[in-house]
Amino acid sequence: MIRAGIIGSTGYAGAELVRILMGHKDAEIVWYGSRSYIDKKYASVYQNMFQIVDAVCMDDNMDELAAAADVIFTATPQGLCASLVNEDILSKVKIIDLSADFRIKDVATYEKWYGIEHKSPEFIKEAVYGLCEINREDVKKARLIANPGCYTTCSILTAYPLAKEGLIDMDTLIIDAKSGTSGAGRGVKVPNLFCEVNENMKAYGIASHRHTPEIEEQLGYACGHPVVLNFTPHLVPMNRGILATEYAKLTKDVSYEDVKAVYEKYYKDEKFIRLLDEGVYPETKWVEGSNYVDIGFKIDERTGRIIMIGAIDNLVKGAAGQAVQNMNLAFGLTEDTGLDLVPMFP
Ligand SMILES: NC(=O)C1=CN([C@@H]2O[C@H](COP(=O)(O)OP(=O)(O)OC[C@H]3O[C@@H](n4cnc5c(N)ncnc54)[C@H](OP(=O)(O)O)[C@@H]3O)[C@@H](O)[C@H]2O)C=CC1
Ligand SMILES: CC(=O)N[C@@H](CCC(=O)OP(=O)(O)O)C(=O)O
Repeated sequence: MIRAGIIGSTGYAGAELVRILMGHKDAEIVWYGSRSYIDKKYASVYQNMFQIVDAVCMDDNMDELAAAADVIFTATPQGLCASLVNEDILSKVKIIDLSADFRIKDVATYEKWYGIEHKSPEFIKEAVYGLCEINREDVKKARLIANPGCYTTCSILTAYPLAKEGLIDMDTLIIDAKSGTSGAGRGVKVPNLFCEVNENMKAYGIASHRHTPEIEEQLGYACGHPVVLNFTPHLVPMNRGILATEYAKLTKDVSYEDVKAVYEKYYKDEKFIRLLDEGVYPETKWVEGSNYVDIGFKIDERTGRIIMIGAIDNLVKGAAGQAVQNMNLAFGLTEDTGLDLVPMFP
């Protein structure tokens, strides 16, 4: 049995980790970490866990936690994981960080886009970017896993095969993405209040969202040269879900079947990636509550562009589900253990 500790178990990503790990046959949660609810019953913070979770929330004593757990998930604000990691901790326990602290390899880029000083840059090189479908073999050996961001997971996986095969002109790539409000976390923020979000839609982080360098870096590795792109996120009035619509010029005259063959080359054996049939385009409802990534595309003959569309649940494949997928790989379990989550509808 893998003993899991969650720092930030009371946030939305942490709560989703709790939900998924409760159904995992080879893992048990031994530490419900919190900053604001220490000694309070976890189920009093999330009443959906009434009579399911009996534990109380605990502080983030890393030494005690590292002794009690085999894996620590950090589902905490940017900068916290980097301030906790050290060689002693990593020699005892694996860390799966849901924040961005170890995703970006260039520390100056991280510090510029996040506006904070990185507290343990010496571990950035070692950290594995935990996009399982792409970095599976490295994740299996990792001590420190950087779980990708929600927009980034969706955006990268949707374009990856075409970037890798040189089928799209990366200089023309534009990503337009929408997220449900849970993507912003449980903390109280005015832009996320009901009256601000309901019956409303807004772009934010225009030309400045911190997921931009993460997407650029990973797609750069795929195509073999630096990538600069436009990424525009939008907040939409729903709880969960991300839809990314991506536009790029094709580099060759290709048919639907040619492009489909490229997607299949990379994804046909991927359990969590569903390539939709021709003429069918992803909807967030079709992946809600699940670890799936749905992908569809259309070639626009008139403009010479391809339009790629991807959908995920931000809290599952975009956070907790992917973190558990990473844990499974890192501990030699079957990759989908505990992740047989059937999408809910409506
Ligand atoms: N929400 C999403 O869809 C996604 C989130 N992420 C990332 O996951 C992380 C958590 O996000 P999310 O769950 O949305 O955020 P929330 O605001 O919902 O939760 C934050 C959590 O971190 C804890 N926390 C806050 N400050 C500290 C601190 N100084 N020390 C220890 N714990 C602290 C909070 O504890 P308490 O409440 O007890 O004070 C809470 O449990 C972030 O890095 C986020 O970027 C990644 C992908 C998707
Ligand atoms: C709707 C919303 O606010 N979403 C968050 C992204 C959540 C996420 O994945 O963030 P991390 O990269 O920090 O893990 C945002 O735009 O900041």
